[in-house]
Amino acid sequence: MTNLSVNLNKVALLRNTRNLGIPSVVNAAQICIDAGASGITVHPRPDERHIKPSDVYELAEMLSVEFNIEGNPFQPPFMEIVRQVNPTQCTLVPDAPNTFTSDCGWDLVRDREKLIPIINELKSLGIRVSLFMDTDPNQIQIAKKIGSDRIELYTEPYATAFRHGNVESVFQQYAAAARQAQAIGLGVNAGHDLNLQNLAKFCSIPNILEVSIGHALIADALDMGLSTAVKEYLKVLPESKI
Ligand SMILES: CC(=O)[C@@H](O)[C@H](O)COP(=O)(O)O
Ligand SMILES: NCC(=O)COP(=O)(O)O
Repeated sequence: MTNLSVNLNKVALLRNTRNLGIPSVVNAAQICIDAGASGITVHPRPDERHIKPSDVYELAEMLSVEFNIEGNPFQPPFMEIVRQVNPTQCTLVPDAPNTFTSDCGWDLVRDREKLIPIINELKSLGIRVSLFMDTDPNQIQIAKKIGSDRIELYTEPYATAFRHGNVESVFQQYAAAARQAQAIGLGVNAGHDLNLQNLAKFCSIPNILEVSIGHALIADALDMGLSTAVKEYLKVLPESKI
């Protein structure tokens, strides 16, 4: 089964607009877990626009499923949080501090040397390492060489092409990237702008291990409730072949 990791950034975003503590990130996580989610994802950004360090620590205390923390390891306090929490997985993302949202994968030709000690430290802590990547085959090759366990394919270009009705050629790029990654021993995750409409096609790519979904799922939850939304996404996900 391709695992669903629910990203709770947008629950925290709404919570932060009043000093009332609602909606609760921890309560939302429990609802997602009770509905069948295999993981929870958070992206504590330096400006704390949504997920705050305190959210990460509170989630770490209660989670009974995989915990995926995303972020740029060169922007404090990301690595400090990770060292304290020791999550299941870290997804390293090359975001600038003030980016509107995550908008590209790593340039490993440029950043490989500075990422190697980070990857080595995370793996020494027993944390699975995933690198947020575009579909470039040369970049994916380097991800393996520098010791990453997985890649997360950045799926916004796929989602945009899907929305515009001309997805096939873009989809084939993702399928080829996944095949290449799997052939060299990288696990393949995926995320960004996945939703109930575009997920089934994307997950027709064999052996996508995990999709992390937040924005669209939380938007769907406003219509149908969080538990139902999680169950609807789970209905779409295929049985993994491995
Ligand atoms: C890395 C990625 O694509 C998303 O997980 C990211 O967390 C989205 O960040 P925002 O929720 O801040 O847009
Ligand atoms: N890594 C992708 C993620 O966690 C959620 O992205 P989105 O569904 O909020 O676009």
